[in-house]
Amino acid sequence: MIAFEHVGKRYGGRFEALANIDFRVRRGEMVFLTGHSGAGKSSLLRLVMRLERPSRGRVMVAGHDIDRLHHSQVPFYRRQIGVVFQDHQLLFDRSIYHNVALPLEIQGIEPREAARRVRASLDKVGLLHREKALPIELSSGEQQRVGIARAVVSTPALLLADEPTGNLDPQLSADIMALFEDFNRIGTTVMVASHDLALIARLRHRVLRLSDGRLVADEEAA
Ligand SMILES: Nc1ncnc2c1ncn2[C@@H]1O[C@H](COP(=O)(O)OP(=O)(O)OP(=O)(O)O)[C@@H](O)[C@H]1O
Repeated sequence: MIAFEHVGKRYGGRFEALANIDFRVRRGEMVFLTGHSGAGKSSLLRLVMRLERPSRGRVMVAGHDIDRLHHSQVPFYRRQIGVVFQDHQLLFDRSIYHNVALPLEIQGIEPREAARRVRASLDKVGLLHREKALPIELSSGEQQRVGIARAVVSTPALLLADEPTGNLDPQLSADIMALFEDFNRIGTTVMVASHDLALIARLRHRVLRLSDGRLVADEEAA
Protein backbone atom coordinates (compact mmCIF):
# COMPACT_ATOMS: atom_id res chain seq x y z
CA MET A 1 0.00 0.00 0.00
CA ILE A 2 2.89 2.32 0.89
CA ALA A 3 6.50 1.96 -0.24
CA PHE A 4 9.27 4.40 0.63
CA GLU A 5 12.32 3.80 -1.55
CA HIS A 6 15.42 5.56 -0.19
CA VAL A 7 13.43 8.68 0.55
CA GLY A 8 15.10 11.86 1.74
CA LYS A 9 13.46 15.16 2.60
CA ARG A 10 15.30 18.43 2.97
CA TYR A 11 13.60 21.66 3.94
CA GLY A 12 14.93 24.85 2.43
CA GLY A 13 17.50 22.84 0.48
CA ARG A 14 19.58 22.33 3.62
CA PHE A 15 17.98 20.84 6.70
CA GLU A 16 17.63 17.08 6.31
CA ALA A 17 14.38 16.09 8.06
CA LEU A 18 14.38 12.55 6.62
CA ALA A 19 17.29 10.51 5.20
CA ASN A 20 17.29 7.25 3.26
CA ILE A 21 13.92 6.03 4.51
CA ASP A 22 13.10 2.60 3.13
CA PHE A 23 10.09 0.51 4.14
CA ARG A 24 6.88 -1.05 2.86
CA VAL A 25 3.47 -1.24 4.44
CA ARG A 26 1.26 -4.03 3.13
CA ARG A 27 -2.39 -3.50 2.29
CA GLY A 28 -4.45 -4.15 5.43
CA GLU A 29 -1.57 -3.62 7.88
CA MET A 30 -1.67 -1.43 10.97
CA VAL A 31 1.61 0.33 11.74
CA PHE A 32 2.76 2.77 14.39
CA LEU A 33 5.29 5.43 13.63
CA THR A 34 7.19 6.65 16.63
CA GLY A 35 10.23 8.73 17.57
CA HIS A 36 11.20 11.82 19.53
CA SER A 37 9.81 15.28 18.82
CA GLY A 38 11.34 16.47 15.57
CA ALA A 39 12.31 12.92 14.49
CA GLY A 40 10.37 13.34 11.24
CA LYS A 41 7.04 11.59 11.88
CA SER A 42 4.84 14.39 10.54
CA SER A 43 7.15 14.91 7.58
CA LEU A 44 6.80 11.24 6.67
CA LEU A 45 2.99 11.38 6.85
CA ARG A 46 2.97 14.62 4.85
CA LEU A 47 4.97 12.86 2.13
CA VAL A 48 2.33 10.10 1.95
CA MET A 49 -0.39 12.76 1.65
CA ARG A 50 1.70 14.54 -0.95
CA LEU A 51 1.61 17.72 1.10
CA GLU A 52 5.38 17.53 0.73
CA ARG A 53 7.46 16.01 -2.06
CA PRO A 54 10.62 13.96 -1.53
CA SER A 55 14.03 15.53 -2.19
CA ARG A 56 15.34 12.04 -2.96
CA GLY A 57 13.89 8.61 -3.64
CA ARG A 58 10.34 7.57 -4.37
CA VAL A 59 7.11 7.40 -2.43
CA MET A 60 4.77 4.79 -3.88
CA VAL A 61 1.15 4.55 -2.76
CA ALA A 62 -1.10 1.79 -4.11
CA GLY A 63 1.52 1.10 -6.76
CA HIS A 64 1.83 4.67 -8.03
CA ASP A 65 4.78 7.03 -7.74
CA ILE A 66 2.80 9.90 -6.23
CA ASP A 67 5.42 12.46 -7.25
CA ARG A 68 4.28 11.84 -10.81
CA LEU A 69 0.68 12.82 -10.20
CA HIS A 70 -0.38 15.81 -12.24
CA HIS A 71 -1.32 18.68 -9.94
CA SER A 72 -4.90 18.40 -11.16
CA GLN A 73 -4.97 14.80 -9.84
CA VAL A 74 -3.69 15.66 -6.36
CA PRO A 75 -7.03 16.68 -4.78
CA PHE A 76 -8.56 13.41 -6.02
CA TYR A 77 -5.56 11.49 -4.67
CA ARG A 78 -5.89 13.11 -1.23
CA ARG A 79 -9.57 12.29 -1.04
CA GLN A 80 -8.66 8.59 -1.09
CA ILE A 81 -6.84 8.99 2.23
CA GLY A 82 -8.48 9.50 5.60
CA VAL A 83 -6.50 11.83 7.85
CA VAL A 84 -6.81 12.40 11.60
CA PHE A 85 -4.90 15.19 13.31
CA GLN A 86 -4.19 15.88 16.96
CA ASP A 87 -6.11 19.14 16.82
CA HIS A 88 -9.02 17.55 14.96
CA GLN A 89 -9.58 20.72 12.85
CA LEU A 90 -13.36 20.71 13.09
CA LEU A 91 -15.40 23.61 11.77
CA PHE A 92 -16.82 25.18 14.89
CA ASP A 93 -19.81 26.86 13.23
CA ARG A 94 -21.10 23.56 11.81
CA SER A 95 -22.91 20.75 13.58
CA ILE A 96 -21.25 17.40 14.16
CA TYR A 97 -23.35 15.98 11.34
CA HIS A 98 -22.22 18.66 8.88
CA ASN A 99 -18.58 18.35 9.91
CA VAL A 100 -18.63 14.66 9.10
CA ALA A 101 -20.63 15.25 5.89
CA LEU A 102 -18.09 17.76 4.54
CA PRO A 103 -15.88 15.32 2.56
CA LEU A 104 -18.99 13.83 0.94
CA GLU A 105 -20.35 17.26 0.01
CA ILE A 106 -17.02 18.08 -1.63
CA GLN A 107 -17.27 14.85 -3.62
CA GLY A 108 -20.82 15.70 -4.68
CA ILE A 109 -22.37 12.60 -3.08
CA GLU A 110 -26.15 12.66 -3.30
CA PRO A 111 -27.62 13.93 0.06
CA ARG A 112 -29.60 10.82 0.95
CA GLU A 113 -26.60 8.55 0.38
CA ALA A 114 -24.42 11.06 2.26
CA ALA A 115 -26.81 11.00 5.23
CA ARG A 116 -26.65 7.21 5.36
CA ARG A 117 -22.85 7.25 5.37
CA VAL A 118 -22.54 10.08 7.89
CA ARG A 119 -24.84 8.29 10.33
CA ALA A 120 -23.00 4.98 9.86
CA SER A 121 -19.73 6.76 10.57
CA LEU A 122 -21.04 8.57 13.64
CA ASP A 123 -22.56 5.33 14.90
CA LYS A 124 -19.17 3.62 14.56
CA VAL A 125 -17.51 6.19 16.84
CA GLY A 126 -20.45 6.14 19.29
CA LEU A 127 -21.67 9.69 18.60
CA LEU A 128 -24.83 9.26 16.56
CA HIS A 129 -26.87 10.79 19.39
CA ARG A 130 -24.79 14.01 19.17
CA GLU A 131 -25.23 14.67 15.45
CA LYS A 132 -27.02 18.00 16.00
CA ALA A 133 -24.52 19.33 18.55
CA LEU A 134 -21.83 21.88 17.78
CA PRO A 135 -18.20 20.83 18.31
CA ILE A 136 -17.87 23.25 21.25
CA GLU A 137 -20.50 21.23 23.13
CA LEU A 138 -18.37 18.08 23.00
CA SER A 139 -15.43 16.97 25.14
CA SER A 140 -12.01 16.83 23.49
CA GLY A 141 -12.19 13.02 23.30
CA GLU A 142 -15.58 13.26 21.59
CA GLN A 143 -14.26 15.92 19.22
CA GLN A 144 -11.42 13.61 18.31
CA ARG A 145 -13.94 10.86 17.56
CA VAL A 146 -15.81 13.27 15.25
CA GLY A 147 -12.49 13.85 13.46
CA ILE A 148 -12.16 10.10 13.03
CA ALA A 149 -15.74 9.76 11.75
CA ARG A 150 -14.99 12.48 9.18
CA ALA A 151 -11.76 10.71 8.16
CA VAL A 152 -13.51 7.40 7.50
CA VAL A 153 -16.81 8.63 6.04
CA SER A 154 -15.50 8.13 2.49
CA THR A 155 -14.34 4.59 3.43
CA PRO A 156 -10.71 5.28 2.52
CA ALA A 157 -8.38 2.34 1.91
CA LEU A 158 -5.69 4.21 3.86
CA LEU A 159 -6.08 6.00 7.18
CA LEU A 160 -3.29 8.21 8.53
CA ALA A 161 -3.24 9.75 12.00
CA ASP A 162 -0.75 12.24 13.42
CA GLU A 163 -0.65 12.13 17.24
CA PRO A 164 -4.39 11.42 17.44
CA THR A 165 -4.30 10.94 21.21
CA GLY A 166 -1.97 13.83 22.01
CA ASN A 167 -4.26 15.68 24.38
CA LEU A 168 -6.27 12.80 25.74
CA ASP A 169 -6.06 10.89 29.02
CA PRO A 170 -4.93 7.22 28.95
CA GLN A 171 -8.43 5.70 28.85
CA LEU A 172 -9.61 7.97 26.02
CA SER A 173 -6.37 7.33 24.16
CA ALA A 174 -6.94 3.59 24.42
CA ASP A 175 -10.51 4.06 23.15
CA ILE A 176 -9.27 6.03 20.12
CA MET A 177 -6.65 3.39 19.30
CA ALA A 178 -9.33 0.69 19.60
CA LEU A 179 -11.32 2.55 16.95
CA PHE A 180 -8.33 2.49 14.60
CA GLU A 181 -8.01 -1.24 15.25
CA ASP A 182 -11.69 -1.68 14.35
CA PHE A 183 -11.16 0.05 11.01
CA ASN A 184 -8.03 -1.99 10.43
CA ARG A 185 -9.96 -5.20 11.12
CA ILE A 186 -12.32 -4.43 8.24
CA GLY A 187 -9.40 -4.04 5.85
CA THR A 188 -8.29 -0.40 6.14
CA THR A 189 -4.53 0.13 6.09
CA VAL A 190 -3.73 2.28 9.14
CA MET A 191 -0.61 4.30 9.99
CA VAL A 192 -0.55 6.16 13.30
CA ALA A 193 2.23 8.52 14.42
CA SER A 194 2.42 8.57 18.19
CA HIS A 195 4.95 9.09 20.93
CA ASP A 196 2.81 7.24 23.50
CA LEU A 197 5.18 4.30 23.88
CA ALA A 198 3.27 2.62 26.70
CA LEU A 199 0.09 2.50 24.63
CA ILE A 200 1.93 1.35 21.50
CA ALA A 201 3.61 -1.49 23.41
CA ARG A 202 0.25 -2.79 24.66
CA LEU A 203 -1.32 -2.83 21.21
CA ARG A 204 1.05 -5.26 19.49
CA HIS A 205 1.32 -3.88 15.97
CA ARG A 206 4.34 -3.25 13.83
CA VAL A 207 6.37 -0.21 14.94
CA LEU A 208 8.56 1.97 12.73
CA ARG A 209 10.87 4.13 14.84
CA LEU A 210 12.46 7.34 13.57
CA SER A 211 15.36 9.14 15.18
CA ASP A 212 16.85 12.32 13.72
CA GLY A 213 15.22 11.63 10.37
CA ARG A 214 16.43 8.03 10.10
CA LEU A 215 14.50 4.81 10.34
CA VAL A 216 16.30 3.16 13.27
CA ALA A 217 13.94 0.27 13.99
CA ASP A 218 11.22 -1.70 12.23
CA GLU A 219 9.72 -4.12 14.73
CA GLU A 220 7.05 -6.58 13.69
CA ALA A 221 4.11 -7.16 16.00
CA ALA A 222 4.97 -9.46 18.91
N1 LIG B 1 8.09 23.15 6.65
C1 LIG B 1 9.25 22.98 7.31
N2 LIG B 1 10.30 23.80 7.07
C2 LIG B 1 11.48 23.62 7.71
N3 LIG B 1 11.71 22.66 8.62
C3 LIG B 1 10.69 21.83 8.90
C4 LIG B 1 9.42 21.94 8.27
N4 LIG B 1 8.61 20.96 8.75
C5 LIG B 1 9.35 20.28 9.65
N5 LIG B 1 10.59 20.79 9.74
C6 LIG B 1 11.70 20.28 10.60
O1 LIG B 1 11.89 18.90 10.27
C7 LIG B 1 12.14 18.13 11.44
C8 LIG B 1 11.12 17.02 11.53
O2 LIG B 1 9.86 17.60 11.85
P1 LIG B 1 8.53 16.75 11.98
O3 LIG B 1 7.43 17.68 12.27
O4 LIG B 1 8.42 15.86 10.81
O5 LIG B 1 8.87 15.87 13.28
P2 LIG B 1 7.90 15.05 14.24
O6 LIG B 1 8.61 13.77 14.54
O7 LIG B 1 6.55 14.97 13.67
O8 LIG B 1 7.90 15.95 15.55
P3 LIG B 1 6.70 16.25 16.59
O9 LIG B 1 6.45 14.96 17.32
O10 LIG B 1 7.31 17.30 17.50
O11 LIG B 1 5.55 16.74 15.78
C9 LIG B 1 12.08 19.11 12.61
O12 LIG B 1 13.42 19.46 12.95
C10 LIG B 1 11.34 20.29 12.07
O13 LIG B 1 11.75 21.48 12.69
